[in-house]
Amino acid sequence: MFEERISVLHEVGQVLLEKYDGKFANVIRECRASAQMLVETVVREFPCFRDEHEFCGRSVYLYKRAQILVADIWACFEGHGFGSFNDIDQITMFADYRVPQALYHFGALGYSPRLLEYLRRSEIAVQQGDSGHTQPPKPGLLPSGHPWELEIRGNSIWAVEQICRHIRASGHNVNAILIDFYMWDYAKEHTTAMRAIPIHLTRSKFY
Ligand SMILES: Nc1nc2c(c(CN[C@H]3C=C[C@H](O)[C@@H]3O)cn2[C@@H]2O[C@H](COP(=O)(O)O)[C@@H](O)[C@H]2O)c(=O)[nH]1
Repeated sequence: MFEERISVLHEVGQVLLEKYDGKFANVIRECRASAQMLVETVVREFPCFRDEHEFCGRSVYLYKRAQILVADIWACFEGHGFGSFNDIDQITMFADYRVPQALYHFGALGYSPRLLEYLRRSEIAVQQGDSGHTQPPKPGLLPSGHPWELEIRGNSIWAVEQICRHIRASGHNVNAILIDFYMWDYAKEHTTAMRAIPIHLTRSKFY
């Protein structure tokens, strides 16, 4: 994906130079402390962030990279200065591949036997250098935008929303970003325990 990544960098640089005096800080300023507006602006102005797909005849918008971008700014600036957003809780988790694995580990996400079997066989197929793009997918890489990939990502968002609701109901303040960061760090720190849980393998510029 080297060429694709280079073109993403060029696109971002070009938009910043043409519209924002070469500084992302100007994009943040324009959004007046709204995380939602920053996600919308990034997706509108930088086409490579348009993580948009068709699912069962409907458009779905996952915006993983736009949301992790806003979340990282919020976290790095500890909610102050450029990281001050009055609606940060509107951001949903950044749906990619590692957090679903942790959600599965904690029992917050379940996979059908058919999907589980497919993911297990895919890991072996990819290790052996096989990849498939047929319908239904041959064990291997799950194509970006495939309904199964969208189901895993979409259900991860919903699972994290449910976790937030449960935690809030017990009187604690939390948001999807904090749950995502926790899950991602947990999965990274427990790679041995996680090895038994199959992960979906997708080549995508949206992760
Ligand atoms: N959903 C979700 N995806 C996450 C992260 C992070 C790291 N976040 C930490 C950073 C500061 C905070 O303290 C977070 O703990 C990376 N990734 C994704 O993995 C991929 C590989 O990335 P890398 O290993 O960096 O190269 C890439 O698609 C990247 O976007 C996360 O937290 N959630």
